[in-house]
Amino acid sequence: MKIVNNTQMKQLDRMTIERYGIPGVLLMENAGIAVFQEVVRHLQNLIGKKVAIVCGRGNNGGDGFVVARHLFQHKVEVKVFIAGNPAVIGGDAKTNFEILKLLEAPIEVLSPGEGRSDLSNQLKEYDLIVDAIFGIGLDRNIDAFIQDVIETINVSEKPVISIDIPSGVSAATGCICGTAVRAEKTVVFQLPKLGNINYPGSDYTGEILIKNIGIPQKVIDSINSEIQMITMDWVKKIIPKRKADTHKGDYGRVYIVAGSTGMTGAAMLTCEAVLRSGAGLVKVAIPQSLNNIMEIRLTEAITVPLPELKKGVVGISDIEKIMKTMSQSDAVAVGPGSGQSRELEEVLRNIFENSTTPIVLDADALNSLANRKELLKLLKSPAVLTPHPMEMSRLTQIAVEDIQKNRVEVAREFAQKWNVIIVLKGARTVVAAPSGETFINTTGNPGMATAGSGDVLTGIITGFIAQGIEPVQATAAAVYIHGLAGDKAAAELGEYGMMAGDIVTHLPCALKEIVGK
Ligand SMILES: NC(=O)C1=CN([C@@H]2O[C@H](COP(=O)(O)OP(=O)(O)OC[C@H]3O[C@@H](n4cnc5c(N)ncnc54)[C@H](O)[C@@H]3O)[C@@H](O)[C@H]2O)[C@H](O)CC1
Ligand SMILES: [K+]
Repeated sequence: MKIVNNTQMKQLDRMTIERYGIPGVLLMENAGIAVFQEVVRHLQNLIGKKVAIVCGRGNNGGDGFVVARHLFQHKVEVKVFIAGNPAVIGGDAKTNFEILKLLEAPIEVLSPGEGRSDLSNQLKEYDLIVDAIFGIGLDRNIDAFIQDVIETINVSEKPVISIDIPSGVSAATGCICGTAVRAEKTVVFQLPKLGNINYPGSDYTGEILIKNIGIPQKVIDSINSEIQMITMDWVKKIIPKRKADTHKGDYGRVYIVAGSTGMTGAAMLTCEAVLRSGAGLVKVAIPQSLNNIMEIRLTEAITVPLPELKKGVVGISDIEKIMKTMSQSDAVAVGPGSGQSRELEEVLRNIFENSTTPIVLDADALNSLANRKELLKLLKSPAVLTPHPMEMSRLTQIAVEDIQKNRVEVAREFAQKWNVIIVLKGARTVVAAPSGETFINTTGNPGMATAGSGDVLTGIITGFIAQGIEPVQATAAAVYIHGLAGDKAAAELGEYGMMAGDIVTHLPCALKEIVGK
C-alpha cells in the first residue's frame, strides 16, 4: 500500500474533485462516516455515551463536524469544541458547520485565555474524544493556545480517536510541531501518510485504521510514490505455495557464518529462524572449538567446524571450504555473533569478490564494514544489510538522533549509493532497495528490543531468499513476519518477559496466518 506525503494527498484530493467530478463535500461525508463508524465500534453501544469532538478551522475540523452530525442524529450526547476562530472556517467545512448550527447541536468556541481548567473539567464527563484539530494541512509549529488545548486532551486520559493524523504530527515527516495528540486509534483516509508511519509521529498514531473515502483507484495508481507500507495482503502474495511432490532441497539451502566464543546463541537463533521460515536446509560454519556446543544446541542444522584464527573465532585459513559451501547454497548470512576481526573483513572481501549467492550481512559483519564500505563495491550478488540505528551510524558517520529523525531518507540514500538492500531496524523498520523502492513495516512491538531479535530477523530474511523469493520482496516480507511473530509472542507472554527465542517459536503461527497452513 503506497505511503504518501501531504502534498501527494492533496494532489489525490484535487484530481478526484476536478477530474472525476466527485465533490469534496462528498469525500468529507465519506470521511466523517468512516470515523463515525469507528466511534460506534469503539463505544460498542451508544446509549448514554458522551463524545467530545475538538475541531480546527480546516477540513480536518470539517470531518469532525460530519462525525458530530451523525452522532447527534443517533441521539448520542455530543459536543463540538472549536479550537480557533469560527469566522475563518470555509469551504466544505463551513457547509457542515452551518448544518450543525441549524441542527442546534452543542457547540463551544475555545478561545485563547480560556483556562485549561474549564476544558479539562468538561472533558472529564466524556467517554471518548475525537481529534479533528489538524490533519494533513498542518504546516508549522502550533501556537501556545492550541498546544494548551492538545495538552488538555492528553492529560484528560480519555481515549482519543484522531482523524487522518494525530493533530500536531507533520504528515510529511512524522515530526512533532510543538506538541501532538496521543491517539488510541487514527482513522487514516485512503492511504497512510509518512507522518502516520515515521518516528516519532508513529508513537502518537496508535492503531492505524485505513478507510476508503471514495478516491478512485485510477487516481491512487497515478501517484508516483516509491514508499509503501508492508501489508498482510501483500506478504500473502510473496510467500510461495508449497507443492506436494517436493523435498528439502526445493526449499533452499542456507549457509551461515556465525558464532564465536560466548556468542553461539546468535548462531543458534539464526539457524532456527532459517528453518522456521520454511527453508529446507541450513549449514553453519562455526569455529571448531565451539562445534560440540553447537552440535548439542542444534538438532536440524548441520555444523561445519572451521579452523580458527584464535580460539573461538572463524579464520580465513579455510576460505576455499567456505566459498565452496557458499557456491552450493541458495542464500548465505554472515555476522550473527561472529565477533569483529580483520579475519572477518578478509572473509567478507573473498565472498564479495567471488560469490554470486545472495548474502545477508548483520551485526559484526556490518561493524567490520563500517570503516571499509568500499568493500561493498566488490559485491557480485544481491546483499541485504540489517543495521539497527547505532550500526547505521557507524556505517554512515551520521549521528543516531539525526538518523532517527530521517530514517526513510537515510536508508534510501545508503541503499542507492552502495547498491545494497538496507533494513534500518527500529520503530517502524524501513526496507530500502537500490532501485528506490522502499517499504515501511507496521508490525512489531517494544518487546522485540531484546538480545537476539536481530539474529532471528537475519535468519528469516536468509530463509526466504533461499526459497527463491526475490531478495527485496523476501526482505520486506521477512520484516513483516518477524514483527507479526513478535506481536504474537507479546500477546502470549507480554512485552517484558518475551525473548528472541519466543519470536522464533511464534514464527510458525505467524506464517500459518499468512499462508493458511
Ligand atoms: N482526500 C483527502 O485526504 C480528504 C481529506 N479531508 C480532510 O482534510 C484534511 C486536510 O484539511 P486542510 O484544510 O488542508 O487542513 P487541516 O484541517 O489539516 O489544517 C487546518 C488549517 O490550519 C492551518 N494551519 C496549519 N498549520 C497550523 C498551525 N500550526 N497553527 C494554526 N493553523 C495552522 C492551515 O492553513 C490549514 O488550512 C485532511 O487531513 C482530512 O482530514 C477531507 O475532509 C476529505 C478528503
Ligand atoms: K487530526
